[in-house]
Amino acid sequence: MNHGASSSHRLKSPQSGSACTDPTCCGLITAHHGVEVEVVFTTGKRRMVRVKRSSGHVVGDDVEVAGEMLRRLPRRTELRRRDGGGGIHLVAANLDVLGIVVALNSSPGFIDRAIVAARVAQLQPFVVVNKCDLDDTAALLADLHRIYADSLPVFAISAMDRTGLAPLQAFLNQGHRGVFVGSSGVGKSSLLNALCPEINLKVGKVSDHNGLGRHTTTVSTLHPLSGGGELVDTPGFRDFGLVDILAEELAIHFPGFEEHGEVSCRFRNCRHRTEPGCAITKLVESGQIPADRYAVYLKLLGEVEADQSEARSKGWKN
Ligand SMILES: Nc1nc2c(ncn2[C@@H]2O[C@H](COP(=O)(O)OP(=O)(O)OP(=O)(O)O)[C@@H](O)[C@H]2O)c(=O)[nH]1
Ligand SMILES: [Zn+2]
Repeated sequence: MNHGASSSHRLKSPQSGSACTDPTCCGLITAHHGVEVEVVFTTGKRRMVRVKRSSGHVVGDDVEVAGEMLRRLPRRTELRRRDGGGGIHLVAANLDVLGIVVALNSSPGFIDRAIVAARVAQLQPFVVVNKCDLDDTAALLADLHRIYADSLPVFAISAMDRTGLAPLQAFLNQGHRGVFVGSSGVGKSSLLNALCPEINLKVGKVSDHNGLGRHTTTVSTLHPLSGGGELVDTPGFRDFGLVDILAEELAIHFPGFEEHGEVSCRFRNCRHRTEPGCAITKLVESGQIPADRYAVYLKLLGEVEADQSEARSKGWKN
């Protein structure tokens, strides 16, 4: 199994406002192995640099290297997730796009949560509907098109049959650095294999006691795509609690509500629930916002509020 970035990896110069102009010391972290990271320099050379586990460096970080010292340059974006125990993890730095992979067995509500998380982190979300070789996927695809196609790109593919990949590749080749998120078994590894054949990730290996399958990757790695753009492969990134979002801001990120972002509710901090003079609930009443989408919004709002109050009570930084 090869988790190293391919030898053809040529890096863009750090884009994060670095003052560094020396290509022999400027680089990008392309793999994280826990106690050491791989840095690929602007010259194309690469080397491993030892780091403390708590150093905070992640794949996608632009760095300056002097001996064994790493100086991290400012980040354009950070994608963070909160795990079930309340810990906050940085998934990767300087990502541009978040690919939300879904298939027939995906959990409801997942797509909306991921879209909101991406937008809060200033990443462009897109949806990848996998397993389109299965007949039943057609209905799911039609549904997702109806709900999301006006808000973000929706790609229909079969990672297994390698069909539908060209539009997705063209999108990623625009120079986007992305990562895929999705429930267990939707086909994230299969998709990465289809897009970067040199990775050869193990697919569908059932190794945990739940029989749900477990990602066999142990390090985070940045993989360049032959036509441009990069994909981060990171273990265990299947779902995430929302971080960095206020309940009052949810509606402006919620898919399908964006176009109503200008509507003025009576109260500036309106959560669009039962407040008087709420413009969103009026749009629901008149049918301009579908009732089922409003129901999903309310459910997500409840999650954000619960998260916020739990974070407050435990003293987590939100
Ligand atoms: N029919 C069909 N099956 C697929 C497709 N893509 C993946 N699969 C199958 O779905 C199962 C799960 O695929 P993986 O790629 O391991 O899924 P994953 O999302 O990486 O799963 P985790 O590692 O558990 O998060 C495997 O048995 C694959 O062969 C597809 O396009 N069509
Ligand atoms: Zn309102």
